[in-house]
Amino acid sequence: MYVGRFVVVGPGLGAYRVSSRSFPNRQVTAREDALTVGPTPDAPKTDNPYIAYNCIRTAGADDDLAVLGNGSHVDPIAEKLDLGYPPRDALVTALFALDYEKDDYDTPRIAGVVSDDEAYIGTVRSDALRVERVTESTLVATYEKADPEPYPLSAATADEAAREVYDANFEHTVCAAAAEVDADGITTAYHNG
Ligand SMILES: NC(=O)c1ncn([C@@H]2O[C@H](COP(=O)(O)O)[C@@H](O)[C@H]2O)c1NC=O
Repeated sequence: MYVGRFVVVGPGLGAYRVSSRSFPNRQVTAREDALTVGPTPDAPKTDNPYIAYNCIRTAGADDDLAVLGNGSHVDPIAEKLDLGYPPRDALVTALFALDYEKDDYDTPRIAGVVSDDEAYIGTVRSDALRVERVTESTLVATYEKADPEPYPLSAATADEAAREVYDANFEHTVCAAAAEVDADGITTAYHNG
């Protein structure tokens, strides 16, 4: 099954995978306070505005929240959290403002916010805006699995989670990233295959 990009979040652990039919030549790279998805050096040139972005950012006044998502909305979600917005409100505000992607597929924007003991998941599609708190590990994808559904992870660490979603049985895997949040802060990891 091809589900496109997907986010998995639960209290303390979140992961994100890029699956892509159209732009497979991409990778995750680490920057200060962010993991970024972008083209590999040998990727064909494109003017598609939706394929390079921060997919994970550290946020919150105490840098104790991780934001995950499939596009440029990750940045305003993180900025609202930095201002003290509750996760639900930061997700609703940014997803509603940017709305679904204006591409050939009306691709949804998906996102999650993870703290050490809570998680929120959200999606904005052409027909809906959904944001909810989840108590168990939950997945939302751009295609086919466009409503949040339970998705248990075996992983306990960011490293394991990035590897686990990279290996998940959905087509066209490209790269993956993850964030673990505990009382000591946030640990991120990525896997480019
Ligand atoms: N976030 C991403 O990595 C991403 N990759 C591709 N897209 C969008 O989704 C469209 C379909 O891409 P694909 O055939 O790879 O699933 C692309 O034309 C692009 O507009 C993306 N936008 C949202 O998921």
